[in-house]
Amino acid sequence: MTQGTVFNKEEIKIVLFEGISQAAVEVFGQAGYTNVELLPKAVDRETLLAKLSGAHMIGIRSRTQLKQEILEHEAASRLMAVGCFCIGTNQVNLPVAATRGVPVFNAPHSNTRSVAELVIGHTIMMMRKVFPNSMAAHRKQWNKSAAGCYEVRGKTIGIIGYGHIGSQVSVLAEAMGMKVIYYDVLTKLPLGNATQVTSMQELLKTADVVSLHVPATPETKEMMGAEEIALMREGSYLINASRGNVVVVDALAEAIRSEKLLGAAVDVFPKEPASNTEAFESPLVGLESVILTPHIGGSTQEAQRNIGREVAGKLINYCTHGSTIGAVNFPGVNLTHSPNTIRLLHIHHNRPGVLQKINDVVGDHAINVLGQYLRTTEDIGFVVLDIDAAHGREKVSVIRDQLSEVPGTIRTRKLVSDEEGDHTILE
Ligand SMILES: NC(=O)C1=CN([C@@H]2O[C@H](COP(=O)(O)OP(=O)(O)OC[C@H]3O[C@@H](n4cnc5c(N)ncnc54)[C@H](O)[C@@H]3O)[C@@H](O)[C@H]2O)C=CC1
Ligand SMILES: O=C(O)C(=O)COP(=O)(O)O
Repeated sequence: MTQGTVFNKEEIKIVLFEGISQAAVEVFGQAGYTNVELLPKAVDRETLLAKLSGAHMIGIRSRTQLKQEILEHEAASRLMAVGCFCIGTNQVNLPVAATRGVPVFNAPHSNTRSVAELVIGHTIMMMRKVFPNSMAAHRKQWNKSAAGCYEVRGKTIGIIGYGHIGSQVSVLAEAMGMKVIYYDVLTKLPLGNATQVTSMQELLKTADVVSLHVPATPETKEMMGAEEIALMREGSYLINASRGNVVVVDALAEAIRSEKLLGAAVDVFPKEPASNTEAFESPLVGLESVILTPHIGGSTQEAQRNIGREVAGKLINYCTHGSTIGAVNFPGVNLTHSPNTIRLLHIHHNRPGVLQKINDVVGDHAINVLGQYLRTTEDIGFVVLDIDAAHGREKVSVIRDQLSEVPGTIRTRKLVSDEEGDHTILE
C-alpha cells in the first residue's frame, strides 16, 4: 500500500519567480505556507529546472516559459499547481500541464486598469509628441511647436479586443471626448456610446488611433501585418500593449519610417529580454515617434499587490482544499472546508468508462461518502470524494491505491482534514 509522502503546510515548497509581490508571500504565510522562495527575476533554463526540483507550486509572470519539455522534465515531477501572477497564460503549455494533472491559475482582472491607464497615457503622449520633445529638452534643445501635435478630443479610437482591458480603455477614452469603435470576434456589450464594428478592416479604415487588446492565440498571431497597417488612415497611430507577436514589428517600423503612421506606442515585443540586465533589441529602436515601454502595462504597485493576493489565494485553495476555481486549463470545482473527512482527488483523462471504474472501486468498500463532486473539460475529468475520516487513513489509502490503478488516471491526491475542516496534510 502506498501511504504517499506526508507534507505539512510548512513543508510545501513554493517558488515564486520574476519579482512577484511580497503580498503573495504574506498571504501564503497567513495560511501556514511558510516555505516560500521569492526570486527577483526570470531565470535561465538550468536555474529554472534546479528551482523546480522538489517544488510543489510555482509562481511566474509573463517571461518564464513553461514549455512541454520543462513540464515533462523529471525536475517538475512534484509540481502540483502553477500560478501565473498576470493575465496572459500563453507562456505555459496549458494542455500539457493539464495532462500532467497540474492546474494553472491566473489573475484575470487585477492589472487591467493599470494597462488601460497606460494606454490612455500613451495616446496623449504620442499625439503631442511628448517623448521626442522631452528627449530633445534633456539634450538642452527647445522644440516649442504645434506642428504634428493634436488633441485627443474628437478623435476616433479603434479598440481591437473589447475584453477586460479594451472595454476600460473605451470608458476612459470616451471620458476624454474620444469617439470609440471596437472590433471583437464576439458580440460585446458596448459601454457608453462605443460602437461595435463588424470587421477589423472597417475599424482600421476609420480609426485615428488603433489599440490592440487581444490575447496571444494562433488567430491573433501577426494579425497586424503590412496589409492591415496599409488599411489604416494616413497619419494615424498604433498602440500595442497586448502581446508582441500580434504585430509584425518590421512592418510597423516601415510604416513609421514612411510616415504612413505618425506614431506608435509599443509595450510588448516578440522577443523580450529575460531580465533587466539583458539588452533590448527591436527594429523599432531609434524611431523617435515610437514610444517604447518595457512590458510595464501591468507593472504598478496596486496591480502587483492585488495579483499577489489573488493568485496566492487560488493556489492555497487548491493545495488546502483541492479547489480548482479560477484554473484556466482544468475543470472548476469549488471546494471549501469539510471537517473530519479524508478528501481524495482523482484527476483523469476524460474518456468513457473511467467514472464507472471509480464508482466500482468506491462501491467495493463499505464506506460513508460525505460528498462527491465531478467536473470535466473536454480532455480532463476531476472527481473529488469526501470520505468519513472515521474509516481511518489506512482504509482510504487502500481506496486511493485502487483508484490510482484505474486506466486513464493522471494523478491522485489525498487530503486529510483536521477538526476545523482544514486539509492540512498532503499525502
Ligand atoms: N502589457 C501588459 O503588461 C499586459 C498585457 N496583457 C495582454 O492583454 C490581453 C488582453 O487582456 P484582457 O482584456 O484582460 O483579456 P480578455 O480576455 O478580457 O479580452 C480579450 C478580448 O479579445 C477578443 N478576441 C480574441 N481573439 C480575437 C480576435 N482574433 N480578434 C478580435 N478580438 C479577439 C476576445 O473575444 C476578448 O473580448 C491579455 O491576453 C494579455 O496578453 C494583459 C495584462 C498586462
Ligand atoms: O498580465 C499579463 O498578461 C502581462 O502581460 C503582464 O505581465 P508581467 O506580469 O508584467 O510580466
